[in-house]
Amino acid sequence: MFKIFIVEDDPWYGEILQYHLGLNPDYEVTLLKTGKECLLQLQHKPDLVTIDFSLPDLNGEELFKKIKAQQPNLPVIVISAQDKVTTAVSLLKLGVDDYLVKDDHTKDLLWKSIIRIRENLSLKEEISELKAELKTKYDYANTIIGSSAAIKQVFRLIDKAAASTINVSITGETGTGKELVAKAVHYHSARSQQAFVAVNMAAIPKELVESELFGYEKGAFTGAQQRKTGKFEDANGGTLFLDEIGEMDLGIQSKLLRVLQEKELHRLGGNIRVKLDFRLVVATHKNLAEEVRKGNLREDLYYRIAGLPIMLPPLRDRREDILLLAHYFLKAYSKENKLPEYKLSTDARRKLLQYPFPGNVRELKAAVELAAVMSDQQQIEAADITFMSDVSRDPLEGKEMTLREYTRLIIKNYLTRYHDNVVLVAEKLDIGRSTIYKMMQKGEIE
Ligand SMILES: Nc1ncnc2c1ncn2[C@@H]1O[C@H](COP(=O)(O)OP(=O)(O)OP(=O)(O)O)[C@@H](O)[C@H]1O
Repeated sequence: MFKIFIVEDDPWYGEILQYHLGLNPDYEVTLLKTGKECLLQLQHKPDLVTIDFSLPDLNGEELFKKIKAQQPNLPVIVISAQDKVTTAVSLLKLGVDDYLVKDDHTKDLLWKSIIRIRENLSLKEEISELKAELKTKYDYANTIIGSSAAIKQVFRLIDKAAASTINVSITGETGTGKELVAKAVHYHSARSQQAFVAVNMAAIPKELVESELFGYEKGAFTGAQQRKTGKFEDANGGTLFLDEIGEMDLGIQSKLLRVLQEKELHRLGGNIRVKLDFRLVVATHKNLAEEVRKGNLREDLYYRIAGLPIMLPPLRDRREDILLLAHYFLKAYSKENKLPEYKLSTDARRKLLQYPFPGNVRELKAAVELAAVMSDQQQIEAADITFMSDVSRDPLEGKEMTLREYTRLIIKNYLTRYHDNVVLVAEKLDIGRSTIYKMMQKGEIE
């Protein structure tokens, strides 16, 4: 119920307003005759008060101030017999929510005014809920779940990184939470009010990387119809998160190095210098030192970006986090779907604990959410849990094959997985590209 107090000394007029507002079944309307009575009744927490400007004991302005002193957020509407602009203006300046003049239309205007005030109230509530949500979103103690020694060490490093401006390099297999950690560093640092700009180096076509990062001026190349700022510039004042940094080619690496050294850039096709000030956080599933040894990463860039290294171990190496995470994702799932909480049967727990999770936390999240969908009632059984990848099964079971047939099968599988990128597949399998090309020539793979 939305509680409304009408403070009005004219009983006839007061009853008209009370009757009219009472037509809305959501409203609980109380009629009070004096300012004093109103102040005494405030303990019953009304949601809105309308006051007559000229009450016998207190004038509208005095009563308004006293109400606000007790309940600063309570909306107040003043209803006055006199149509004086100066009074209206000074009351509105004081913070009165609306000023209405007593005439034939007052009750309709009041009706509309209350609706408008309620809309504003719910908007304010929504904003404060969103703010609270945003805060907990990046309050990493609530969002990065884990009690393993490894995760506790990660928390310590996030704190250290957040308290300084040092660059940060995060390594870990896919789905271990690298982006989550990058955000935690940003949202706990002094730069939290500025932008967090994430760029996935593996997702941008090679020929577009430079314009994405540096931006361009109008006419810099065909199709550059207007100036566009790049990601470096967008991150100014904040944090730039370069994900999959191991995929950056050598040409771009030297350009990035220059930007980091000079702390400025020119947009493509432009000669204005743009000053830069961002914290760089990079992430990769590769071993950066190893990439330097292989000649894939410039050594001088490596020293610039390595900064504070944070290593996220695979989930299979921190098994004590598995059930904690499973419960966390299930709880979030129930909340999102407005369902009661789920329980995991003993067998379901065992199944989760035995699985190696090649897709790490991301895979665990997907698996428990699917299990929740599949389960009957709120109890998840082992049979409800299916894993996306088949690694839990013995890959050698089934029909017998020669080593060459196995090789062919593995290469074919990798080519599909990496969209026929021979170079990448050769690298992943640690074989020469020629092995793949030869098999193609022989027609063993398409
Ligand atoms: N410790 C954790 N607590 C809660 N959620 C986690 C945790 N680690 C990862 N997640 C969740 O798992 C998913 C994958 O995390 P994230 O995207 O940060 O991984 P990533 O290492 O950046 O993956 P990729 O290398 O594939 O980009 C996200 O939904 C993230 O919220």
